Amino acid sequence: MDTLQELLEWATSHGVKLNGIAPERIPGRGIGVLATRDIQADEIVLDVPTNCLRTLSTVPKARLRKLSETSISVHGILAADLTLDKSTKYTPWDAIVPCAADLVGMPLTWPAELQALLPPHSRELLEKQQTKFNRDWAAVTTAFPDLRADDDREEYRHAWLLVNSRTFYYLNAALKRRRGATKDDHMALQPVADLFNHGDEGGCHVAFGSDGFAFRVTTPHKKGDEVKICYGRHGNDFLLAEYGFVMDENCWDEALLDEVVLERLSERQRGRLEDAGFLGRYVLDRETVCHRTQVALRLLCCKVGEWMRFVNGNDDGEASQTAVDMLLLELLREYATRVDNTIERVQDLEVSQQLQKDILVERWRQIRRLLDTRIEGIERESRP
Ligand SMILES: C[S@@+](CC[C@H](N)C(=O)[O-])C[C@H]1O[C@@H](n2cnc3c(N)ncnc32)[C@H](O)[C@@H]1O
Repeated sequence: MDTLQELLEWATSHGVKLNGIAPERIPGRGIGVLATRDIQADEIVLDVPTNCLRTLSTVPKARLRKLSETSISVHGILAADLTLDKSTKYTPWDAIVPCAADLVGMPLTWPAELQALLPPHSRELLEKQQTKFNRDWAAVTTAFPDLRADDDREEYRHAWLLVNSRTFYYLNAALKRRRGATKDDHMALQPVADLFNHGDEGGCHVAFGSDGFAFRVTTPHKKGDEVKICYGRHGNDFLLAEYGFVMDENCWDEALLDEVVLERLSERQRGRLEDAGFLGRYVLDRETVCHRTQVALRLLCCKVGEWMRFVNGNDDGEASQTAVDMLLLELLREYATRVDNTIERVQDLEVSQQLQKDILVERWRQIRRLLDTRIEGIERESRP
C-alpha cells in the first residue's frame, strides 16, 4: 500500500477526520493537501484529536526525566524523542516525513561558505538556530552519552529540523508545569495536519481547543486546489531560514537595509538613533521603506533640531523629504549592485549543492526586485 494511504488509515483509526481533502505529492513542495471536491468557505476540513498529537506528554517518562535534568528546550526534547524512539507506534508517520535529501533547502544543513552569503535577516535567524541547536545537542549527549558519533548528530539535526518546520502552537498541563517554558516551547507535532503547505494569505483557520485542532477553510476551494495554511506573516528571509523555501508571490516579503544605512552613520549618529530607539531594523517592503528608515536617513539630511522635531512628531518631515528620497535612491542602487555581486559569488561557489545555490540565488533575486520596485518608484515620483 502507498505510504500516504497507510498514514491516512493509521490517522483515521486514531480519530483524525478528513473532510474533502487528501494529501498528495506536489512537485517542488513535497507533500501537500488537495481538495478532493469543491469546498465551501467555513467548512471544517480536518479534525485532529488531542490523543493523536506528539507532545511533551507523549515522551516516555524515563526519557523525559533524563532530558529534563539538562537545559534542553522543548524543541530539543521532541527532536530527541523522534531520534530515540524505536517503537512502531508512529511508523506510518515516520514513512512520509521528509528524508535528509528533502531538507537540503534548510540553511542549517548548508556549508558555512554558503551560509555566509545569506541575506542578513536569514543569517541572523540561522545564528540563533545554530546556538539553540548546539545547546540542545550538548544536552542530549549529556543525558545520553552513547549518542556522540557524527552520524548521531546528523540524525538528531534531521529530527530537530523536522520539529522546527512542522509543529503547531499547543498548551497543556505538562507545558504549564515546565519551569521557564516560553511561548516558543508550546509545540506539538500533528500527523496529517503537518502536511499543509504554507500560503501567505487565506487558506485555513486553525483553532485549538481541549479536544484537539480543527482546520476550517476561510475561502471556497475548487476540487483539485491546494488547501494551505498560513504559518505566519513571514517574509522570505524568515521562510528560508526556518522552513527552507521561498515564494515568488509573498505579500509579506521585505528586505533589511541595515547594511547600507548603518555604514553611512557616524558613531555619534548611531548613538543618537540608539537613544531614540531607532537604531537598526530598516525595512523595505513591497511598497516602501519603514518609518525607522525615514528617521535614520533624515539624521543624515537634516540639522539635529529638525530631526528631533520629526522624531517627536512635531515636524511632518515634508521639508526634508526630497533629500531623504534622493539619499534612499542612492542607497538602494548601491545595495542593488551588492546584491548582483552576491549572486555571482553564490553561483561561483563550488562547495554546495546546486539546489541550495538555486534557492539562495532566487532569494537574492527577490530582494533585487524589491529594490528595483522602490528605485523605479522614487525615479518616477521625482520626475518634474
Ligand atoms: C509543515 S511541512 C508541510 C508538508 C511538507 N511539504 C512535506 O512534504 O512534508 C513544511 C515544509 O513544507 C515545505 N513547504 C511548505 N509550504 C511551501 C510552499 N509554499 N512552497 C514550497 N515548499 C513549501 C517546506 O519544505 C517546509 O519546510
